[in-house]
Amino acid sequence: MSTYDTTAIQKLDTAHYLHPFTDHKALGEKGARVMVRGDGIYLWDSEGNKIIDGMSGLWCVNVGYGRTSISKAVYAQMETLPFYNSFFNTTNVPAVRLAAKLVQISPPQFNHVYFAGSGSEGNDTNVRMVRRYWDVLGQPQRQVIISRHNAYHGSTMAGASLGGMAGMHEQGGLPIPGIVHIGQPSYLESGKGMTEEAFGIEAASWLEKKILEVGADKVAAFIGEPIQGAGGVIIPPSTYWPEIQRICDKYGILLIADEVICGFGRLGRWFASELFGIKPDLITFAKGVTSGYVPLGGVLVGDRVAKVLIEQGGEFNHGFTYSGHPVACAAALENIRIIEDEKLIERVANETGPYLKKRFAELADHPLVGYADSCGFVAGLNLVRSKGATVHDNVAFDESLAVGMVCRSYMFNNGMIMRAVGDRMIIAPPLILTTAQIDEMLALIRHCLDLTYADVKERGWL
Ligand SMILES: Cc1ncc(COP(=O)(O)O)c(CNc2cccc(C(=O)O)c2)c1O
Repeated sequence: MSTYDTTAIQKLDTAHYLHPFTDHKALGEKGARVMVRGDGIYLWDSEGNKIIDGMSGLWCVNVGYGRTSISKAVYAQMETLPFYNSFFNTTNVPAVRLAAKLVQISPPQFNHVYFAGSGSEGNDTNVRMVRRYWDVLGQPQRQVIISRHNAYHGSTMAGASLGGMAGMHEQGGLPIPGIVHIGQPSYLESGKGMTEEAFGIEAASWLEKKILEVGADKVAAFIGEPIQGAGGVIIPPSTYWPEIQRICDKYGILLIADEVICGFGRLGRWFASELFGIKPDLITFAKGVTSGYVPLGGVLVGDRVAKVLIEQGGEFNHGFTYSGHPVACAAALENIRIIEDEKLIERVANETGPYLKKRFAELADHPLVGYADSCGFVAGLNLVRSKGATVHDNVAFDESLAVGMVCRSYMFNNGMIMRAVGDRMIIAPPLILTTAQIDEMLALIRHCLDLTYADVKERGWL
C-alpha cells in the first residue's frame, strides 16, 4: 500500500509545475512518475516501485543516493552560515577550501576556480571570460567561439547557443552572435569508408577549416565535451582530441573542455582531459562535483587566462548571487572526500569500468543492437532494424517509430532507468556500481532488448 497519493500529486503537478524539456500538455494526459526516495543505486517511486538508476539521476549522482555524511555536512553548514555572497570583498570558508581542493585534484595548469550555480552558468562564464581575455590582450575582435553540432552546453542563452541542438536553437532565436558550429566526431555518422583513426583526424580538420573561414584573428576559443553526453554518448576516435589541441595551439585559440558530465570520476579520472591527452585552458564543471545533492557549477581557470585577468584585467564584471555558495561548497567537499576515500576513480579506471566495457560490448550480439560502445561509466548502444557487414551498413529504424522510447518503457517497467536519445540507448550509472550489480543491470538490459525485439517484430517494423 503506497503511503503517497500519487494521483493527487500528479494532479497538482499538472496544475502548477512546468517541467524542463517537457511537453506539459502531453505529460498532463498521463501524469508524471513521482520519485520519492533514493538509496545507493536505487530509486523508489510513489507507488513503491524499486528502480535501478542507470542514469545517475541526470549523469550526476556519482556517489549514489543516501549519503548521510553529505546531508550532515550540509546541515552543519546551514546551521552556521546558510548563505553569504562573495561580492564586495567577502568570502566564506567552504568556498575557499573547495577552490583549493579543486586545484589540488585538477591538471597542473589550473590554480584558480570561478564558481557558478550550474553547468549552463559555467559556460556563460566561459563566453564572457574568453572574450574579456582577448579584450585585455588588445584583440577585442577575437569574439567567435567554435562548438559542435549536437553538442550540449546548457540551456541559458549562451549555453544553448554553444550547444548544437537545432531543436533548442529554433526556440528563442539562437544561437547568439559569435557562436558557430562544426560537425561532431561521430564515426558512426560520418566515418564510412575510413578507419576510426583516420576519421578522428578528418573530424578535427573541420576545426581548422572553420577557423580559416571565420578568420583566425576573429576566433576566441573552441569548446567541446570530451565525450558528448546528451548528444548520445559520442565517443571520439583516439586521434581526435590531440589533433584538436594541435590546431588550437597552431592558431593560439583557447581550448575549453566542458566536463560537466565527464568530470569527477565518470571516465576513471578526476577530469577526462587527462584521459584524452589535452591541456585545456578552461574546464566547465557541475553535476558530479556535488553528485547532484546541491546545485553547484563553475569553471577551472587555467594559468594562461587567470594570469591575464588577474594581473591586467582589473574588475571582471561578472558573477552570480550563489557563486561560492557555502552550503553547496560544503556538500562538494564531502562528496569529493567520499570519492577519494572509497577510491571510486581507481575502481572505475581499473575494475568496474573495464568490466562494464566487456559486458556491455557483449550486447552487440543481440539482433536489435547495431553498435555498442562505452568509456568508463558512460555507455551507448544503437537499436537497428537490420545489421550489415560493418557498423555503417546497419539499417536504422524510421525515426518516427521512436523504437528507443519503446525500449525505454520496457526498461522502466522492468525496474531500470536507461536513457533513449533517438534509437541510441544510454547508461551512465553511479560510480559505486559493483561487478555483481553490473551483471544484474546487463541481464535486465538484455531482457528488455528481447521484449523490444518481440514487440517491433509483432508490429511489422523489422
Ligand atoms: C556537457 C554539459 N554542459 C553543460 C550542461 C548544463 O548544465 P546545467 O543543466 O547544470 O545547467 C550539461 C547538462 N546536461 C544535461 C542537462 C539536462 C538534460 C540532459 C540530458 O541528457 O537530457 C543533460 C552538460 O551535459
